[in-house]
Amino acid sequence: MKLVIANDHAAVDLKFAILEHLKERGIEVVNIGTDTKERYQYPLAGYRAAKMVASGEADGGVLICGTGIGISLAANKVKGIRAAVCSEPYSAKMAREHNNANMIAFGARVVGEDLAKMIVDSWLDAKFQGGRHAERVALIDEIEETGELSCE
Ligand SMILES: O=C(CO)[C@H](O)[C@H](O)[C@H](O)COP(=O)(O)O
Repeated sequence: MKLVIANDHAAVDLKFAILEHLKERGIEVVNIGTDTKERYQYPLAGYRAAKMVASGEADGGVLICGTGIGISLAANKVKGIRAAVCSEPYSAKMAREHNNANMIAFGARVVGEDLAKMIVDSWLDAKFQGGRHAERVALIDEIEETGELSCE
């Protein structure tokens, strides 16, 4: 498995901690985003990471900014991306099982290092359940494709 990890200036330390954690799990990780604490525009990091996931260059992605919100909003503008902001492990598990989230996001100013690792692990270890959830994800895809919902 190959993941991409991206961050802004608010999340450099947590990015490196998660990067190390993923490597310890034997996962190949491409580090994009910034490695310094100079102000960095999170949409750049979110967009670049999302493009890698959407193109298949990476199997999934981890997004970290101050809150996880801005970077996920940017990523979700890329077609095919379902980035979920999660501040605890249960939502991270559901994000994969029910929403087939291909990117997980969280805030370095919201969660600590241990909780962030649990969030990432819960998302990675979960599997999309398909069935009724696939129907719902297909509706999201339809909105993305057409800007509308035909069943409306
Ligand atoms: O949390 C974020 C966006 O949702 C980002 O980390 C921003 O950087 C955050 O808005 C804080 O910005 P600041 O320039 O560090 O004050």
